[in-house]
Amino acid sequence: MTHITTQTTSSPLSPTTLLSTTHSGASTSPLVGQSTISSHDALTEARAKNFLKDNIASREAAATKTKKFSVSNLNFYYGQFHALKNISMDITSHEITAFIGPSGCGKSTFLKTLNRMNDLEEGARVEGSLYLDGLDIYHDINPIDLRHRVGMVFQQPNPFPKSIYDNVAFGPRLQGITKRSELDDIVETSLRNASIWNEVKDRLHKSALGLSGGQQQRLCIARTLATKPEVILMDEPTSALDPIATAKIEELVMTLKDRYTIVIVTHNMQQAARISDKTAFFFLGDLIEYDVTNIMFTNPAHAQTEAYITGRFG
Ligand SMILES: Nc1ncnc2c1ncn2[C@@H]1O[C@H](COP(=O)(O)OP(=O)(O)OP(=O)(O)O)[C@@H](O)[C@H]1O
Repeated sequence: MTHITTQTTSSPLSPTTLLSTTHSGASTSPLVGQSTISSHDALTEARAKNFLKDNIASREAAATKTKKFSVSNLNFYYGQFHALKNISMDITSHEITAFIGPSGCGKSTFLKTLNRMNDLEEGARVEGSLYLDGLDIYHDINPIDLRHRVGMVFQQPNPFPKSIYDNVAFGPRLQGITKRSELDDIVETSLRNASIWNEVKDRLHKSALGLSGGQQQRLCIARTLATKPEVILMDEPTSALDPIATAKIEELVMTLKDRYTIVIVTHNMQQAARISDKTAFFFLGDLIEYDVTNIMFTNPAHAQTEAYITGRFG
């Protein structure tokens, strides 16, 4: 596993190739080994070197930021099945961390260990340590408090069959808030922060099920924000949405990272490249590589990562 603090900059791709690499990681014109370098190529080469330097600087800066989660030697089993193998990684506050990898490699399992959503799975067993702000989530925090601090948004928008208002007020009411003016404030602020207030402000007491898929997903994000979490886990939150609704969620997620720590599972490489600060690549339960996203997508340290991000498997 390549850790952020230990990866070297040696690369299967040249700096020039890095600049000619698309966001999906697909190299459009590999120039490695070219014998004549034109002034245009030299300029490109110089820009690429600066690009790499900037991203290495961002990796070093990241190392000094606050850790939100600290995970060491985490193993997760569903009965006899070893779903996560010796995972160690830190997740940084106020960043977007993307989990990528082929189907069945353990991304969702790992995401759900971060708020103990897996606890109820039959035969589930966890070994190793998982800390949130220095507190052991299996010993120092009760699961209900943990899930208030670490909220979750799922792949399929799942509003309750209630009004828009009641969906957002649901969590705060469970937390004991009953005063109407206080609930009104929370509902409005949460809907505003989820970038959907203007679309629903005149129909707050209508059913949430009448919203479009993209609006329902933003409502679900508002419902999560209403319980004032510190972390938002997102399990493929746009996979059921069209490109326009996806773009709105991506834009929203990027605005949320100032206030929240965000971890997102995605099968969409362009999405990971566009919105995340760091990316972790999983394969068959192993964490193969974890790095600053720009570096991972332009200069992966592992052949498996490169093959995956360039669409050669998975
Ligand atoms: N409740 C369960 N009981 C037994 N095995 C499970 C359970 N949930 C997941 N698994 C297995 O654990 C492995 C990891 O699954 P997980 O859902 O974490 O993968 P993933 O990378 O998120 O996949 P996808 O991208 O398809 O959602 C898979 O082999 C899966 O079949």
